[in-house]
Amino acid sequence: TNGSAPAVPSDQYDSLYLSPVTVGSSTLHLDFDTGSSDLWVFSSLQAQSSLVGHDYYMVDPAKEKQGYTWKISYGDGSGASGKVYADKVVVGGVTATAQAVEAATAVSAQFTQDVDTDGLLGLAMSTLNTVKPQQQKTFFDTVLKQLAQPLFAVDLKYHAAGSYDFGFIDKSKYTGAINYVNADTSKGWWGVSATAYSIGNASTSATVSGILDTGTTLLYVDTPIVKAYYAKVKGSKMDNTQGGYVFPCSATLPDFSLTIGGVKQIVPGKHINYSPTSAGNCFGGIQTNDGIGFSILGDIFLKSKYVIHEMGSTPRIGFAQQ
Ligand SMILES: O=C(NNC1=NCCC1)c1ccc(Br)cc1
Repeated sequence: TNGSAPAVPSDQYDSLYLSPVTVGSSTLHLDFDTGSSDLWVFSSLQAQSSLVGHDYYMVDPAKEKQGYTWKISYGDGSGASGKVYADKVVVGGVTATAQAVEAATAVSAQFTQDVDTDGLLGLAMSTLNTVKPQQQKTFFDTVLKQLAQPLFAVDLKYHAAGSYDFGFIDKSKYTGAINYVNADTSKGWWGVSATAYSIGNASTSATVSGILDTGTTLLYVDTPIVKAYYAKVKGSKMDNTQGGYVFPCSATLPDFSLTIGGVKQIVPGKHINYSPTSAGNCFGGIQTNDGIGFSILGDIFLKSKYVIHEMGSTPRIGFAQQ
């Protein structure tokens, strides 16, 4: 069975995208995350005070995987932990009858205060799953064999609802050709590399290795590239108080692209104005990766494309223009 679920921006800036998922008998709104591999949910195991505003999973003790625990921390310092249940999970009509559902007992403040997010659904490789004593499969891995094709496609949109397709490629969601490259899954993520970047009409040869990450809001690249980009934005500056590069909201932002598989994957300048700040300027959608040595191609990069994640004998990633 194939299926499709909507991906709805949680706020006016596209901070994250939420998709409805039936977990047991509840419908929760989860952040599908190609940068991690745990399916975890707010749950009845938590203190009531932590559940205010959230939908949550009502655990059934009969479904507990006794002795199993999980604990995850994300690149932005947020995290959660808890116990594990085996229950029915349905995404856009695709059913996993005994999916490992990671029920939270504790969740960091970033998640508790975001009342729209009821948990995450990881779509990276199952080798990154944090469940002990036995690592569990992602939803995608659990349903893989029932899909017509071993793939999911990501269609995030700028300030609009997009979708996640499972098992099929929707020709109505893109134009032109799909450009495929092999994925580097050796670190558990959907890894790609670029041979050049461009700012406006100027192209520079460079090796830019990165991971596709729907769970990260912005586009994080090496510091020299970030500096070169904002050098083209009048009035921009690095503002440590705001935590990154900011600029006058009236600024014209150049397009940015990464050349992947010989094809320029363009991020429109408009998408790089992420949000206004409390200080009266605007916060950039391109920021530094703080020298971690690779880039994080988050939502700012993804929201102009239809991106196919194919787990064939050789994992591949396909890029097409929305
Ligand atoms: O945690 C990561 N992605 N997902 C999410 N972020 C925040 C909530 C979910 C992440 C993954 C790899 C690298 Br490198 C940096 C960050």
